[in-house]
Amino acid sequence: MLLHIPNVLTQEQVAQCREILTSSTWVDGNVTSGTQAAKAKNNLQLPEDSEAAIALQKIVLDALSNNALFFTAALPKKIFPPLFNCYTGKFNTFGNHVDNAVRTMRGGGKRVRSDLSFTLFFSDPEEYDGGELVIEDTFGSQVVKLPAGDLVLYPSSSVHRVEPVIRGARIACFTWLESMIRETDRRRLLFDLDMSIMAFRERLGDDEDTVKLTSIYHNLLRTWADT
Ligand SMILES: O=C(O)CCC(=O)C(=O)O
Ligand SMILES: [Fe+2]
Repeated sequence: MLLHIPNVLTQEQVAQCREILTSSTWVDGNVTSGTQAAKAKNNLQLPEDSEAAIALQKIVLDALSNNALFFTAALPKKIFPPLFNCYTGKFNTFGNHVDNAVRTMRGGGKRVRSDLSFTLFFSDPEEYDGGELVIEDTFGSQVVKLPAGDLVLYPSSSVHRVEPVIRGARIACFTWLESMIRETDRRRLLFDLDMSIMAFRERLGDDEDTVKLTSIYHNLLRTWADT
């Protein structure tokens, strides 16, 4: 499942992040890729432990922790500290690749299994040409280019690429997360059930059946969740 989550960051937060991003020093993006991905990757990244990256990570993670749609879709257990990339000039593309299945956090050696990946856009579509994130889904290729502040969540198991940026610069935040629900189909069922319950609640209020359905949702989550 591919999910577009709008307005993860407000326009004020986007502006604040962009100020930090434009005054930072970027390095070759290959510092974080696996062997196959490194061959395809040609972009820039903020050094992972730079002051700028740490300040930006806090803004992004705080915003995600307040986002109900992100929570119900991802049911996150561990989020790898978000990274920041830029495609521009000759550092302008990332060919077809699949993300590493397991990521080890710096220091401490904590591991994150990548169940889901996301890209959170800092540049608006009008600011650059090209730069589409193309995700090979079970239903064919999905082409993603979103407004600044919006996020796309997609399965880490899918082959994906970023098309060459031929004008301007595409700046984004990206990372991987391990979900409390490892199985994609179970996660999808829980997401659909939760969305339906919310729609019922909106229409009918907390009547007896909505309460019953809510208890079924939580009992399924209790049965399946690995916390
Ligand atoms: O820039 C993006 O949208 C995706 C980046 C990516 O796929 C990666 O770094 O593995
Ligand atoms: Fe990737």
